[in-house]
Amino acid sequence: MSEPLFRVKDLRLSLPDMSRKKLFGPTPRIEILKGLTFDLPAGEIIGIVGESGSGKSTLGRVLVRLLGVSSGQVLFRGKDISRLTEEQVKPLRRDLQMIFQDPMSSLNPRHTVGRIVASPLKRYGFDNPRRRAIEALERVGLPAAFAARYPHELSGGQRQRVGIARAIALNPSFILADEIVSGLDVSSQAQVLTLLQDLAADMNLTIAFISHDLSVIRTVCSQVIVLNHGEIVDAGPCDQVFSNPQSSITRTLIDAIPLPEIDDAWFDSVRLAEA
Ligand SMILES: Nc1ncnc2c1ncn2[C@@H]1O[C@H](COP(=O)(O)OP(=O)(O)OP(=O)(O)O)[C@@H](O)[C@H]1O
Repeated sequence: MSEPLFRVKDLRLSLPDMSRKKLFGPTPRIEILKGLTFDLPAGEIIGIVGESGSGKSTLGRVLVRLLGVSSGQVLFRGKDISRLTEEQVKPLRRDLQMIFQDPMSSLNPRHTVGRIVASPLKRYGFDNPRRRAIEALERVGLPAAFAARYPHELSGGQRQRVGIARAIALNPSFILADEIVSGLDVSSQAQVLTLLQDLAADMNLTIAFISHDLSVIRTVCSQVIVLNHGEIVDAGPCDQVFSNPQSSITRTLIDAIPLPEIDDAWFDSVRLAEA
């Protein structure tokens, strides 16, 4: 097996707890990530799941180096990136991309889709940013003509594709996708999830896919990490974790997965079986 893209060792992170800020003296700190150790294999989609407040987004921000750590190591391609200065992180920024939950607030409403996708390409000095932007739009299933549209003219699913196009145009090796389908209807969700799987396979992309919804994780991810109060309570290949969860937290999340929709066809099949 190839070297994992990320190796995380005993990662701890505490932040000032603003709810307990004092008038004098240091603000007490709250430990948010409590000694996480895991690998992210290259070219796979790894789910990070857990209840609200379990630390999923904080962990994601550490991986894309928006946050440092208090202790431990975050090895990216074998190099510890957890304590780099902002200047030292700069060369990594293109390689570590992020897709946001709410594309309406992450896409500039006054810019065309073409400009939104082309601007980071220009910033990173790519040749032919406009051509590359159009190629990226086509890669996510949006026709070239969409380059002239504005975000408000698109559906939620199309906007999320623009966010994906903006990230993949930079040819990154890692994408953090934080709750990116939770605002979409079921059919747009399915399309975006299929797209992510195709991209991961075609571009050898590693994607950390954060969701509070295990049914979505099960659809799209090969591996899963289950967080609870800043600790890993289950981790491994999805089918293994789903069929043999080690933690009662995971079992509760699995039990919360809704059954497949019972529709008219289901009732018809029951009626036929009973006849
Ligand atoms: N900057 C911060 N300062 C202090 N506490 C924070 C900070 N950021 C997050 N937290 C706390 O850390 C915990 C984990 O937050 P985080 O957003 O990572 O959880 P999450 O699993 O992504 O939750 P959600 O599903 O609701 O987005 C929460 O209790 C949150 O209040």
